[in-house]
Amino acid sequence: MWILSYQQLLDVEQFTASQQSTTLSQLMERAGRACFEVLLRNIQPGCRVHVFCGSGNNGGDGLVVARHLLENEVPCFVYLNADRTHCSDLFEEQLSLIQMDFPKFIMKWEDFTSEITNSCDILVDALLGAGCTGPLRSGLQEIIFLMNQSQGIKVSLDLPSGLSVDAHMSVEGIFKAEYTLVLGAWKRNLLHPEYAEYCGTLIFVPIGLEFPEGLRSIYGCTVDTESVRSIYRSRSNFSHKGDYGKSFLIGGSLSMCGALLLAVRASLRSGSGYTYAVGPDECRVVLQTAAPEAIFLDKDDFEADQVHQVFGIGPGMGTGAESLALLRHLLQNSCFPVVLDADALNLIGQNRELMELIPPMSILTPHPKEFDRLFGLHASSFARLDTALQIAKKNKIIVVVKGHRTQIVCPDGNIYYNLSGNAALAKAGSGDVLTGVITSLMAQNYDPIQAAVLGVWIHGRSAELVSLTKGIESVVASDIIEGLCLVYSELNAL
Ligand SMILES: NC(=O)C1=CN([C@@H]2O[C@H](COP(=O)(O)OP(=O)(O)OC[C@H]3O[C@@H](n4cnc5c(N)ncnc54)[C@H](O)[C@@H]3O)[C@@H](O)[C@H]2O)[C@@H](O)CC1
Ligand SMILES: Nc1ncnc2c1ncn2[C@@H]1O[C@H](COP(=O)(O)OP(=O)(O)O)[C@@H](O)[C@H]1O
Ligand SMILES: [K+]
Repeated sequence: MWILSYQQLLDVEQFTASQQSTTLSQLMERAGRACFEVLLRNIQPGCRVHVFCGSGNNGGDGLVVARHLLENEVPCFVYLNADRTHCSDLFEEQLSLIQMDFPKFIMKWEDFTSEITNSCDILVDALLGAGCTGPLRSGLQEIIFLMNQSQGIKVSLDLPSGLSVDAHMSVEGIFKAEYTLVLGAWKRNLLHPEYAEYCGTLIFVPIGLEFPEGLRSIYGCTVDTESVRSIYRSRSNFSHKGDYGKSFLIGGSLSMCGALLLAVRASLRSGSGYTYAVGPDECRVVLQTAAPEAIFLDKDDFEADQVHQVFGIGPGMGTGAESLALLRHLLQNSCFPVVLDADALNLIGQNRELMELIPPMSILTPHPKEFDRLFGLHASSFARLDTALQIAKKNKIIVVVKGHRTQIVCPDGNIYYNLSGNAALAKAGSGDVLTGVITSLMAQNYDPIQAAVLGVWIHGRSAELVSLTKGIESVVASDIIEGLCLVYSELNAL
């Protein structure tokens, strides 16, 4: 799904209304109703809800939520700005509806005093949404300050008030949501770590928006079950191992056979017809014992003509002279794009001329520290993304900027934000698993962008599924490999 700018959100709203022969008012009813349903599913009986509305359409959504809560006999109070000189038409319309039936539950912002902050069970923030520009004004600082003091559960509609859709901004005084109900389309600032503590858990609420054919966004798009469904290819029962390619994982060293082993085992579980482990002789016994399905190749016996294969290189490889020579050889001679991770990236950071040798459409998978070692220190995830875009375009490569909401940055300027995954992946070895998965997908002839997008999503989804039984802290990289079975079962069933 495209990640939209404010203007695009307005255009999509208009487009949806005309496509569905509906009105913007009915769209607001749909959005507010959908948020109400999410709330109702999650609130305890007797819970008191306090809804804070601004005078724009975000406030209008808040009024729809409040009306439905009151109609369902959930105790609910609505707080409005006493100054209503600048209200949107849709807000006015919603206000007259709620005033008709529930006038005594409507208050002014000033009525929300510090004494009642602690009697709220749930606070719904509908002060400002996508229309927010610049720092907070018009008395919003004061009310948000009090709301942030409350012990109640804090839920924002669409965006935490004070956060813009896409502009970089100061977070001073903005609402600190525990949950954000994201309405109908993703907004870029919700997906970056800098604002994570203000957005809390993101819950996407579909509202049936339709996107015009040919719509593009400079902010890219998200990767979710829907997009994965269109990439994943199921296998024919008449197929054989020769149909699914050979995946070559290169890495390992005396103290880090494990990194190569993880990549190899992940490749085995990701579908390539053959998986080869290319490492030093010291890793042979470990590899052949722990991954008997893989074929071990001593890197000293690695033939020059093996360059006609799909390679993932780097996990546990070390940055010595031999590794450098092997990497240089591969980059110069590989017939296909390669997957570059860990020490392969560190070597490129130390020998910048290697950047120019990387075959087109190769995939680099740096975590933020590797990224900064490669391309210099960056002050924010936004700055890193800008650099990744420039590099991807200039060198015609794919940069996978790893982290929560990994971004897959492509030579055509498109950015894919992955939505799967959780903190179970914040452990050594997770990246090696990802290298194995992506290399295996490339060997199976997924094109490199598809392999990166599908691989990153599968990897994250595996973490989500294994965490359900093992708990986020206990999951280790080997569990992520085992979890691939669950993910493929899901994909097979799509
Ligand atoms: N675009 C869509 O597809 C849909 C949008 N909806 C809702 O509409 C919202 C956007 O509504 P609006 O465009 O009316 O915008 P908002 O409701 O976010 O803001 C409206 C007003 O706030 C004022 N404002 C802006 N920045 C401010 C600041 N820093 N301090 C104080 N006041 C400020 C402006 O004067 C503006 O008129 C979305 O977030 C969503 O909640 C939904 O109703 C349904 C579908
Ligand atoms: N909190 C998190 N949420 C989602 N994914 C995460 C999180 N932390 C780490 N990951 C993912 O786990 C992997 C870690 O890779 P990396 O740091 O290279 O690990 P290693 O080098 O130890 O194998 C990346 O794919 C990253 O996106
Ligand atoms: K809001």
